[in-house]
Amino acid sequence: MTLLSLTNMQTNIGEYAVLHDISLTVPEGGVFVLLGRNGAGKTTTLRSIMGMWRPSPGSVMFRGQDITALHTADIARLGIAFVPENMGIFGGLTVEENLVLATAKGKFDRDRLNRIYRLFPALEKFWTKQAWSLSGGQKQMLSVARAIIEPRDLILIDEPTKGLAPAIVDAMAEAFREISDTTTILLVEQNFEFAKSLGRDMAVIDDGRIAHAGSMADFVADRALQDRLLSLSV
Ligand SMILES: Nc1ncnc2c1ncn2[C@@H]1O[C@H](COP(=O)(O)OP(=O)(O)OP(=O)(O)O)[C@@H](O)[C@H]1O
Repeated sequence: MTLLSLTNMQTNIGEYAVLHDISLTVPEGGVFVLLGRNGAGKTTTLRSIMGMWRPSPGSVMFRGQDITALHTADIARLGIAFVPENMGIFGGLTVEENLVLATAKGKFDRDRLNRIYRLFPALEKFWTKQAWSLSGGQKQMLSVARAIIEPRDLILIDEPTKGLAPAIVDAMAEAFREISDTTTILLVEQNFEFAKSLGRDMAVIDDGRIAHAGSMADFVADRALQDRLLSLSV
């Protein structure tokens, strides 16, 4: 079943058309990976889904509802969370306070909190520590935890492995696999090794356009296509 669909989406930033005619269908369940070189338009796509940029023309449909013109807070209320590249956490607040702020009513659902402790044990360990004092990987875990502290149907995650040590990247992959059992993940990544271990469906954005969309298995098998769409030398 289709969870999210983008149709002929054009997003302008200032006078520049950054996205051109983006159409994409994200099915419910699992991890959908959005790949592409630096500056291709991946973050702009996520921000356009969240109502942080307004596509025009074009539409964003979520569970069959047109959300193109909704405000970001209303889009979030429908069950979509965004984990931005800068993580969006509050450095001066503790792990607990960061998570409380991400709840709808200011209190935790015990089962969800226990699940977060299981996924990211460091967060329980450093529960009373201020977020600025966490390692890069722990900050990223906190950022993802904030997105799933309430039930969500879809989380948009922007380059979560950037700058992280390989062991942390493996732990993150494990956590994403578990999260994607219950919540669809739309993942923007430059780390192809990480992305290919997780994605079932994928698309590549190049110069603001969808250059390819299909199954991850087919893309992984096609080295020439990978070189053409992802290599830095092209
Ligand atoms: N706020 C902005 N003002 C002006 N131009 C912007 C802005 N945000 C993005 N752009 C431009 O839009 C294009 C796409 O940027 P975007 O951040 O979506 O790319 P990306 O694929 O996420 O790249 P990266 O992997 O480097 O984050 C780039 O040319 C970028 O310079």
